[in-house]
Amino acid sequence: MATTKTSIGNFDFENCFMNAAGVYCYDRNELEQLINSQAGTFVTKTATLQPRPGNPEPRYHDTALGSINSMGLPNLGFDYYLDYLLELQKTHPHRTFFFSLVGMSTEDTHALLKKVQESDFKGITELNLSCPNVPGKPQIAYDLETTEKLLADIFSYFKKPLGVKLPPYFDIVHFDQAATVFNKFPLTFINCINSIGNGLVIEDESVVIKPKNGFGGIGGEYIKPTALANVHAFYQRLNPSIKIIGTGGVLTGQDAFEHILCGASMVQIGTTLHKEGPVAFERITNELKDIMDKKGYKTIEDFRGKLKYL
Ligand SMILES: O=C1NC(=O)NC(C(=O)O)N1
Repeated sequence: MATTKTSIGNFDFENCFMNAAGVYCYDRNELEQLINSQAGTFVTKTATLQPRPGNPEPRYHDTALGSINSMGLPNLGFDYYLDYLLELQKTHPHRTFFFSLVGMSTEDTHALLKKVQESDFKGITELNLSCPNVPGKPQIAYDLETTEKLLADIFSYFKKPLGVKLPPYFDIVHFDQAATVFNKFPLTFINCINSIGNGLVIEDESVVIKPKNGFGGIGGEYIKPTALANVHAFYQRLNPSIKIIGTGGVLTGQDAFEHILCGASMVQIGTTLHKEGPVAFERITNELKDIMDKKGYKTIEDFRGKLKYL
């Protein structure tokens, strides 16, 4: 029977599936459900220095092919998630979890990461450089000069495992330029992709979410081709020491197989988890194992990154 074990940095995980930040990870109740599911680990809702109520509702809408959201980084604040993560280090000492965070300013981002550095947190930090839904705030990683400066400053003091959550890029030259920046830093991983920003979903004659007159991040089946392209483009360009987490459009074991074929070492599930709940992890894991068994792959390393060209 195939195994879907994986590793990121110096950490091993029993399963290569986890939630995408923002989905099923707002509070202890949701995070506990992920701990008790087949997911190999979890990432928290992106935490900011202070709690945030987020954007006005309705701000999330499922569609037949996926989802649109403009949540606006609602979260219970950095201290809430750090306290819980430190508690889990005592109750679940053999498990490693991810802590998603971002500041509402560069100064806040440094303040957050300095708190993590000085804390007893032993897991992995995911810096969200790609939220498309805070009015007036750009997706940081679309500005590669700012991103390089930010990472250079961060790595002058941050010595714990760190990865970045990236927006989708759509231009080969941008893949080249972004990979050149990321290869300069001891990143543990990059996570491709966040939702495709500022899409518009219409039902009858109206938008379906309130913030930004209906503009929001798109997830689900719509985005798999873009997600796979970003995973593979960075797999082709990054130092092998920088692992890739694949996020976007994962509904089935086949979708996960394709993310791993493109180079992903971990696969995050967002919209499907929102629609189906944590049982999705068991279904998708079994579907992937069936595919691996049929193809004679024992571990994900047997096919990771081995996408065939014509
Ligand atoms: O990075 C994010 N991506 C999203 O699609 N939505 C959330 C949010 O709006 O909080 N953040």
